[in-house]
Amino acid sequence: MFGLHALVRLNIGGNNFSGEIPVGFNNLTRLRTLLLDGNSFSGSIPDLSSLKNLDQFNVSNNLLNGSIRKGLQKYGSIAFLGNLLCGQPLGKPCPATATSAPGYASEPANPMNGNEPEKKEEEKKSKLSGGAIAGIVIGSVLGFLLIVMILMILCRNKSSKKTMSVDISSIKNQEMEIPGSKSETKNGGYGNGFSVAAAAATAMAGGGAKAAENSGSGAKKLVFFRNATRVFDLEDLLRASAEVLGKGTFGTAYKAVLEGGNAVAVKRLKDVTISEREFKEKIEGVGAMDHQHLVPLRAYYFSRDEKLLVYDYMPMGSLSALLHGNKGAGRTPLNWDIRSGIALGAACGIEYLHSQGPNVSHGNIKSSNILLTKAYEARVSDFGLANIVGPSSSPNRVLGYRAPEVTDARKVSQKADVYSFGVLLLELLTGKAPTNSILNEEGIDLPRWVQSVVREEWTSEVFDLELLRYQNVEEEMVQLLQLAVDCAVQYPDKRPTMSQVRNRIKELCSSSLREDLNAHPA
Ligand SMILES: Nc1ncnc2c1ncn2[C@@H]1O[C@H](COP(=O)(O)OP(=O)(O)OP(=O)(O)O)[C@@H](O)[C@H]1O
Repeated sequence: MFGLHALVRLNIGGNNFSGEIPVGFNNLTRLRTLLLDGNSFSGSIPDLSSLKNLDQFNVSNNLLNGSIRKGLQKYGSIAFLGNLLCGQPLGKPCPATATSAPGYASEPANPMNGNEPEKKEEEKKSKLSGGAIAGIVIGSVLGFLLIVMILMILCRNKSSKKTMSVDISSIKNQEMEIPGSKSETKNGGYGNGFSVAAAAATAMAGGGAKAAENSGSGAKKLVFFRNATRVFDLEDLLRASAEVLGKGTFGTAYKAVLEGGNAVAVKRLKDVTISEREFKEKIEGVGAMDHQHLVPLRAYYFSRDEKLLVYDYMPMGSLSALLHGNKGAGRTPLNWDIRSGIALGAACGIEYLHSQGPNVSHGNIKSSNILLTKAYEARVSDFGLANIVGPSSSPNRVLGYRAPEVTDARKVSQKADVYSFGVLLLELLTGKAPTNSILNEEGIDLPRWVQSVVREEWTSEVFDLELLRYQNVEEEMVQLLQLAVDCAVQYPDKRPTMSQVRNRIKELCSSSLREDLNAHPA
């Protein structure tokens, strides 16, 4: 057939021809019509550029694929429909590899064998696209691994920052009050025995992780009291740098500096054996206590593994640290005004607690629970915890303050509080820590010691040397000593009430103020 050089019209449409369209059609150079539609021709359409006179061309409804050569596009889309062809005039974009294939843009090397190089190009293309796909996959995997590595390095840096020792001096300069807090701002820089225990800070971070796990469900959150603005959340707390303040009866206390510089004190309770409902009921009672001489409990967190209490951070630390912490050269002498002011503030705080009901008592009054603002105002802390935390531990230092009738730490009374407060007053006046104080191993049974000295009429021997410098207030000092002794009597019924105690301290503070004014008139 390909020898019929004069052939002008060839219509073999609607047959069963199969295989590739032969390039031999190029021999029929006078052909004006070539209709191959409705067959089973497959593969790509060969280059038919030798058919210069071709007016009519149709290959529709075959099994052809690939793109349509530029020279054939003029025959319109009808000529190509019903195939897997792409490109113009079908308006179907070809995959990048197919359209840009050079074989479809240039002439074949051998016109009689025109589709051979195209095939090779096709193979090359498919090999290339396979390589490209592999490249993309490997590239993506490497990219992903790189991102994971960067994230891991960042996380490790962050967590190591959290567990690293904290530069206290830098923190101290940043200390700020939580909005709404009644505590004083800015630290006066008193060295009260803070030790940055990296290990304990790690424990905080570890416990925090557990807490975060629990909160992961979204069920557990910090619960804030009263109208306290939610200025931070558990996540902020866990991100904060933590510093151990000390271990107490109820757990370990930490100072946590939140992003932005606000500091809070966080107490991790141990030995909480009561149910969540009971805990919430009790802690909400504690959170409702509102007095200028109490350390406000701002929030709590309860989960199976972790119970946290969040308090305002008191920048000057505790009375215990102030009295016994720094005996060296840099010590701030504690004059009568400071000591009597602390006694009055603490008495007011405890009296407020007692005014909440006959069964409401503190249960753990001692100098490490009297915290101080920058102006040395007293704030009573740790109230209401005695009946929340289990009885498992009673450090020896508590025993020095405990009334003789108290055998179960949870069964405390207001009269037992008065006894403890009496011991605290003796501590303020003598500068001596009661029995087995951890801060001062030379601790003594203060009430017995004071009574014995007073009995021998060596009253002035009792007082802290720092106080003896203020001779003009000796009378008030003796009155306060007498009040302390009255509070610390053996029989509960003989002890005064907290409001009587508060009134007596108030009176003697006023009289010392009057004496002061008389001695130094304005
Ligand atoms: N809100 C706070 N601000 C500043 N320091 C605090 C705060 N709360 C506690 N501290 C300090 O942290 C340390 C540990 O306190 P914590 O109350 O856990 O134990 P404690 O007072 O020694 O004993 P206890 O648990 O029997 O009361 C103490 O030195 C205490 O003064």
